[in-house]
Amino acid sequence: MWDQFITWWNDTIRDRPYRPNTKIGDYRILNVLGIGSYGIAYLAIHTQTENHVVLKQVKPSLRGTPKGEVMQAYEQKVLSSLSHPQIPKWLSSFRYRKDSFLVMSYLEGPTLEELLFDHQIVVDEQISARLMRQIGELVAYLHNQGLIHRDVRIPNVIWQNNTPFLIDFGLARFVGDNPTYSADDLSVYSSEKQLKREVAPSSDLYALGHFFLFMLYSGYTANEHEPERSWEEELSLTPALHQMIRRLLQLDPRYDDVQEWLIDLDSYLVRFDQLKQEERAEHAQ
Ligand SMILES: Nc1ncnc2c1ncn2[C@@H]1O[C@H](COP(=O)(O)OP(=O)(O)OP(=O)(O)O)[C@@H](O)[C@H]1O
Repeated sequence: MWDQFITWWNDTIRDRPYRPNTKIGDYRILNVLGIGSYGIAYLAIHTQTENHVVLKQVKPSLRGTPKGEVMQAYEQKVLSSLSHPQIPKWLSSFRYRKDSFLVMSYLEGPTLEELLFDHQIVVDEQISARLMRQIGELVAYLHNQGLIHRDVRIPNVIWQNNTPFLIDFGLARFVGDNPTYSADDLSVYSSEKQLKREVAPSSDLYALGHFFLFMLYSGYTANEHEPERSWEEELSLTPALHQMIRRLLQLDPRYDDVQEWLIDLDSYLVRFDQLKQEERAEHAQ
């Protein structure tokens, strides 16, 4: 009962976000973007330049705990070490009264989750594969910096001008860094979550397998009268793509690294284009 009261108190009173139009230092809050595990993310405007930014505030209930400023400082370390046009830039960090804020560039546009579920866009196998290639290149860039994202999911990819932008580096970790807090101890997790959270390229590759399936399922309509089946039964994929997803999901020998997967993806795409050309030539005869 006491625990329930504390949760209610934290959620509704202590962690209540700042209201729109509140001035925080050089910024004015426009709206809340979301409340994550350690922080509250706001869309805000820099009052002098009028640039839109994301402000990430440590939840007041987590101030001074290992899940609060420590995680925020780590996210700052991660973002400030990256320099890529499709990844948010760390702009500054500051304190306002008792609150700690991180400022990053705002990337505008719908997430792939919104496009697939709210706008119900349908992408075929080939478009999915081309899109996955673009996302794979972003992940390869991170891995080259020694960084594992650990949360590559459709809500964390913004889609704008036919280009994916990767956000949410709250769980990202450099290979070899010490854990920032106790939940980094993977032994407490289920084996599936361990696969997702391992600080190794395999965890992002595993997440990319699930990501791929979300794209491919966009064209699938379930039959209400039939029981749910596995993705291998429900989706009619070309054998090469089927095999690739099995390897990403570690059901078959996994890829050593993202480069190996990208090479496989490229040969799949080349083969796909050849088949299409052959089909067109046949129709033309
Ligand atoms: N740089 C950014 N540009 C645009 N939108 C962003 C940016 N960073 C975060 N967002 C949006 O703000 C929301 C909240 O961001 P946050 O980083 O707190 O992620 P979260 O997924 O909600 O939390 P967590 O990963 O801690 O569980 C996200 O859903 C995302 O849509």
